[in-house]
Amino acid sequence: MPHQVIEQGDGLKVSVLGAAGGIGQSLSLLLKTQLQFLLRGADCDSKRLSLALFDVNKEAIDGVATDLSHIDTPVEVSAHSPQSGDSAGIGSCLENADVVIIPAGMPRKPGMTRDDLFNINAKIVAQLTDSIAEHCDLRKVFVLVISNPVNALVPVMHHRLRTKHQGRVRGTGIERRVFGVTKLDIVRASTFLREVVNKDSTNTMPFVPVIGGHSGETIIPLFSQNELSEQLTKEQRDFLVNRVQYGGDEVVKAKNGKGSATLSMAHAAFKCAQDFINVILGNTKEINTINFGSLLDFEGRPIAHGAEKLLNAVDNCSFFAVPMTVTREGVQSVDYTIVSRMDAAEKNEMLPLCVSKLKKNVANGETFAVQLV
Ligand SMILES: NC(=O)C1=CN([C@@H]2O[C@H](COP(=O)(O)OP(=O)(O)OC[C@H]3O[C@@H](n4cnc5c(N)ncnc54)[C@H](O)[C@@H]3O)[C@@H](O)[C@H]2O)C=CC1
Ligand SMILES: O=C([O-])CC(=O)C(=O)O
Repeated sequence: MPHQVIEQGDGLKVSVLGAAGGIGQSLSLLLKTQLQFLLRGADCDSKRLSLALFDVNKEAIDGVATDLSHIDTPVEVSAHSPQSGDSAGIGSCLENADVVIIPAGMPRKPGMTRDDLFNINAKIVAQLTDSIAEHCDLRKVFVLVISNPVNALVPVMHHRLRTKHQGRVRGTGIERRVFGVTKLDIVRASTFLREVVNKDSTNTMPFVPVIGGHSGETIIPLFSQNELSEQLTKEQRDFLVNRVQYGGDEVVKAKNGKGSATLSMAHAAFKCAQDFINVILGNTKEINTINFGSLLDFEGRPIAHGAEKLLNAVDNCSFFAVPMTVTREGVQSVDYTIVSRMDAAEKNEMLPLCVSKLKKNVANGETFAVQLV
């Protein structure tokens, strides 16, 4: 495993691409109000915190950034758009970023699947990938992709970095720091489980790992891993699995043409980003987190400890959301034992279905990335 020591900088910069949208605005609000609470000890006074907001909609992003900048926290806010010229374009948004979060792209309308978003959002993500390759320090940045379909767009980014930008990415280990955000599935699984069992007896939220991908049957909520699910009947358990797998549709339907999940997603993305920020700030040496990422590095070797065994268990599906240990350098190990801890239905029914669908999504992403110049 290549090892590089990344020096801690004198500040923390988070860049949000697509920050004027439904998720982007709510997420930026959470970052603006909460970032300083992640500082510890001497860092509280010495570290500079900045939030760089980019969107293709200049008017909207200027308004959002000005509005946020009035909030009484020490987080500096800047607005960036293609129309703002080089001094406030995407380059200055991404320059020296520690974390780049991407909610740029079209959301679903009723009747659409996430795959229907692929053509338009893949072009957006490919374009943003080029900007990241050009402007970010690829030896340190973490990239978190929210835009849908996550299952295919993370492979698009991975493939484009590996092929179009091979000169820049070589030796940086960036592939160990590019992830799709599937945290909302975990947030939903906990919420929905608590609604069914013991709701009134505790305020503690149950934790349910969710692995696989982020769309329908590629989402595998592992209720077997939470002891509360012993209280569930088979019907209740099947209902919960389906509700997590199609939680996105529930919101799309309720919003009735006005988009998909934004507030719950912003919450989930903030929770996800917070883990990475804790590692970047040195509050902890490593985090245990579940993200959608590549199991192979740019040379085609298993990306981290445990990846080879996981690849064997998932029919060589090269991208998978799985519990992983991440340090400042990126993913260090993936927990392949999660598969052996599944119960019979999860392992024999849900996993094969997930893997066959996920492999098609990944292949779509890679085919698109090959065709796009
Ligand atoms: N990973 C997940 O769990 C979830 C993912 N999503 C996805 O997140 C994406 C965003 O959703 P919303 O915020 O609701 O959409 P939205 O339409 O409210 O916001 C999208 C923003 O992206 C901007 N944008 C478009 N092209 C851009 C580009 N090339 N560069 C920068 N900005 C660009 C738009 O101007 C807009 O402000 C959708 O693809 C949606 O499906 C939504 C919920 C959950
Ligand atoms: O369903 C959608 O289109 C948005 C999404 O990914 C989710 O809410 O999980």
